[in-house]
Amino acid sequence: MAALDSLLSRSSTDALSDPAPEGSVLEDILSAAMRAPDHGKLRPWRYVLIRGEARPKLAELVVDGMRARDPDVAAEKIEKRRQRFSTMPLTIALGMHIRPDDKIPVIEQEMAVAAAAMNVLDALHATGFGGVWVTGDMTYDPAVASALGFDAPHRLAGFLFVGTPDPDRLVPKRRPVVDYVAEWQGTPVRFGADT
Ligand SMILES: Cc1cc2nc3c(=O)[nH]c(=O)nc-3n(C[C@H](O)[C@H](O)[C@H](O)COP(=O)(O)O)c2cc1C
Repeated sequence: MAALDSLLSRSSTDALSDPAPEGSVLEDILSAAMRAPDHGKLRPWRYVLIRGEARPKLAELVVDGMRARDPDVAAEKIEKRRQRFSTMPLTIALGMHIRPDDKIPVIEQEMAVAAAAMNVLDALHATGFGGVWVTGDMTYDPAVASALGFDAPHRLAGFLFVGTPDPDRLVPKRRPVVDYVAEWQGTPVRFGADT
């Protein structure tokens, strides 16, 4: 697929089945992160691969956190979350190695992590795979982050669920970008998206 066609056709999905990328294909996909804009060359992105037998271990950590936050959490909610983390072909935990005292502001470090994650999502699509970036309470649960290797000041930016997308899934249409663009001619702009 031509590069621009690929960028213009990506969409997120959690309707994912086996196979997930592996080996040199996965390495290529993750290498797209190394092309992200990155003020100060801090390379704050980190990726933890959770697959195979490791999946139920992460699922248990995630649901332990749900129960700790809300002892009355509904059993169905627990089971849904457990199933999701146990069955995704591949989960990539998005880590952020944050340097709070660096001259590069933390928000710029976080934006570099986000830019790199976007590159990974685009590379997944370009290679025939798919995914979705999710956060949720588990992303901000220090016990989950610590178990994955991220103690403060390092943190999680979320999880990418990864696999082969359902070819019959509905892909939502996008608004035209013209609604999000304005030409500045000396006075404050207004956007079609906001009217
Ligand atoms: C930082 C971040 C966190 C997100 N967290 C969630 C989430 O927890 N659950 C969810 O359903 N979508 C979440 N999303 C949105 C999806 O990743 C996705 O963008 C959305 O479903 C729209 O699909 P699209 O990427 O095809 O536009 C998040 C997106 C970002 C950038």
